[in-house]
Amino acid sequence: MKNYTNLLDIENLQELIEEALQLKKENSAADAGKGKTLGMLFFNPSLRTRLSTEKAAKLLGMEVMVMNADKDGWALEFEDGAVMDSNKAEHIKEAAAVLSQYCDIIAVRAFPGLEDREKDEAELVLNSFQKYASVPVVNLESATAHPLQALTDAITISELKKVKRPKVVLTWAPHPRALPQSVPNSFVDVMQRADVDLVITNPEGYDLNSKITKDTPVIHDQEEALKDADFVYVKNWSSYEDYGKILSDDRSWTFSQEKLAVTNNAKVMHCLPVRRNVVIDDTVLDCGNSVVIHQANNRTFAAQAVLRRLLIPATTQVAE
Ligand SMILES: NCCC[C@H](NC(=O)CCC(=O)O)C(=O)O
Ligand SMILES: NC(=O)OP(=O)(O)O
Repeated sequence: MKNYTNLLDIENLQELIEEALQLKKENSAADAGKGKTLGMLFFNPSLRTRLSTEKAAKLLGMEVMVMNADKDGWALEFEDGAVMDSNKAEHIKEAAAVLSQYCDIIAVRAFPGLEDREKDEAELVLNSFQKYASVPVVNLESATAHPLQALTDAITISELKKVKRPKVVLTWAPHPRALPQSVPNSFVDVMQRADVDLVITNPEGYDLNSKITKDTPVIHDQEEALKDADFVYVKNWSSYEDYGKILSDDRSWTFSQEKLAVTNNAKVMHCLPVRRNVVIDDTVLDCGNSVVIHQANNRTFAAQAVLRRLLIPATTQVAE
């Protein structure tokens, strides 16, 4: 594996899931990362990604440097040929080249602006790091994808499923703020590669990018979609069609005990952070069906498996 910027970087999903579960079982430090440094740059807040990736790196024996790039670093210019006479002090060309000398892997979180779809889809921040860094780049949630979260989700479902091919429902839920489509995009992406029956349910106007959903059924009647679900993944996202807009605050889409009742006693998933009693009711989050904490724990092992793949030369990797 050369980079981990989206799910296409995974050649064999099942193999990587098993590798992560093995790392979870071993609960021990490998030495793949000894003498190596992970540099993490955050242009947006994080709790899980920041700490689980740091923990994963340390379990592999790596040193870790973390920077709140939006607050502590110089404002970065990403445009080629820019005349830098505004407030941006440093070009990504220098920044990425310098970081590549300090770090063996660079990991970046950069959310979308949610104003200009084309601009967000160009993934300027992530792609510029990849273009100008000479070391592997890891996506810690970008404008359109959250592949570490998606790998975690695939690991969690693979661990907890009781039937060979479970029914997995991704359901939209209301939220007071406009949120990215990154998490649902990557969840759909990874589930399409897993042994599951995936159904997406969202109100009209909230269909995700059809290039991502492809032939996955999108049902606008939530209750209909939830019937017999083995796993329900709850998540808000802003409109893709009317890009970045909140079109609905319909609280009838909040995931409640009544909704859970139509499923096949489903496990309830969410990437966190979750707005209680808006996205998912207390009664669901606090009941035995919720696996959100278990899910968050798996972030460490997903990150560990990915970092390990990036550290070990391709010739010694079984899957590559
Ligand atoms: N990394 C996990 C989710 C991050 C982000 N959620 C948020 O920004 C929630 C913020 C709030 O609830 O105010 C998202 O949906 O992509
Ligand atoms: N799920 C997730 O990525 O959480 P953070 O935004 O806290 O990193």
